[in-house]
Amino acid sequence: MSGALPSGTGPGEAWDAPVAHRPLDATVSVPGSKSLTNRYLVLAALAAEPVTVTGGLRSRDSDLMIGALRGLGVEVDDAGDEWCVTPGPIRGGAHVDCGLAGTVMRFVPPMVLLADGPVSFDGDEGARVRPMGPLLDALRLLGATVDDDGRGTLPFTVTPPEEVPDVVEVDASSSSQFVTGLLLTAPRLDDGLTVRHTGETLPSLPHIDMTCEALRAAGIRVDQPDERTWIVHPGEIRPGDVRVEPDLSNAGPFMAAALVAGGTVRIPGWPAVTTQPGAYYPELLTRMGAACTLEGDVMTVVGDGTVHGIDADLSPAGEITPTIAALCALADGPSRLTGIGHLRGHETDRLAAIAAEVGRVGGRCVADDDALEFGGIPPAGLTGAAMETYHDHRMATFAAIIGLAVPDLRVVNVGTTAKTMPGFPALWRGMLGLDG
Ligand SMILES: O=C(O)C1=C[C@@H](OP(=O)(O)O)[C@@H](O)[C@H](O)C1
Ligand SMILES: C=C(OP(=O)(O)O)C(=O)O
Repeated sequence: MSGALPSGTGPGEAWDAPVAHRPLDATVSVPGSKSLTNRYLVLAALAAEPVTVTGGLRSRDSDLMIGALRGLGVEVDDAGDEWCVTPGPIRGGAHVDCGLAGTVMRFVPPMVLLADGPVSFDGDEGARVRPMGPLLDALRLLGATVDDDGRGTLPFTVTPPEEVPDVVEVDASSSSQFVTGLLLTAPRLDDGLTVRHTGETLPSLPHIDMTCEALRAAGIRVDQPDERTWIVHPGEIRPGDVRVEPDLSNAGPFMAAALVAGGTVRIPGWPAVTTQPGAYYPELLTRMGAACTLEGDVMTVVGDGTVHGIDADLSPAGEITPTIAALCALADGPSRLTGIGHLRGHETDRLAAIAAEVGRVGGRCVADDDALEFGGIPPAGLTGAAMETYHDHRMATFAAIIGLAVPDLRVVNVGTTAKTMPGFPALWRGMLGLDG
């Protein structure tokens, strides 16, 4: 049993996903952005002065980042709501646990270029199959010694070089995080760094823009002479005191709920301008049948219980695919989601997982190399089942969305949402007016 955990939320248990019996009328405050929290933590660790981070996400991924930075000799006081990060020389000799966090396994290894000794990295079993090779090759081009026994994955050890060149090529077609990781450390290299992407495709471009914007806001000059080259000039990183935006990707399942259940869901704290991929939700959800309006900083989503199918290229916003996919499974017509081949290297092979789980509840979804095709909801509706989550927080929220419309649906290991949203089960039930 799970001790103090609410029923069905312990490891290996199945949580009863609540059905929406009436239209929603809910305001949901989602926690801070994972991507911004972990970028600000890295930049603060490399900064020229202490940095205060307000509204930082408390979750497994940010705890892992804080643990990694402490191992490298950075002081992080995260006891209160305002975290204080005091940078220091980057120390070698550490072991970094990446868990399943892409941001930790891709943002921290380039920091070792600045360290005074080797640093080893490992993570969850699922992390050992996530793409790392192109970033490790880039670190080798930058003079580091990387011992990965030829696997191109975790676990590996990075030993810093004597000198670091000022140009590097990387194939980031399997993850934009390779580029981001290199850019974040770049201002601290003697001559800065020019990063050139060599691959044919580049997913999640807004996440690279997020990195450039965070660097510029910290006083660093970043030029982008063409769409596959970034030039980071050397300089002192001074982020000032930063405030983290709410995580718009994690707002997505709550916004999607308004379409499935009908009614209104409000998300306060919505930024007027943002590089988060969740910024794509209002347009996508409108095309799927919702009305989305931003008044002040409140995003309001109104639905009437119908969901339309969609044809969408999600390459810039792959992270929001599972949420859109849940809506596609419930839609009144077919859908096609493209530009998402790299999701096979996310927390799990998300294309395979989505196709399998839609099939498990009686829907039709086929995955090919780069896309998902959905048949829409079958005439007899979907059937409740215990949906697997594959250690993937977004597969858990995907199942919960479907559960709003499908009785007797359970979510195996809903606790996996702790990767980026530990309070998910209670927030979800709260949206429905149910006790946590
Ligand atoms: O830089 C980031 O914070 C992220 C970039 C994206 O990675 P990929 O480019 O690997 O999809 C995204 O999917 C991930 O959730 C977060
Ligand atoms: C792909 C994701 O995470 P990560 O940062 O671990 O890559 C995600 O959160 O959807």
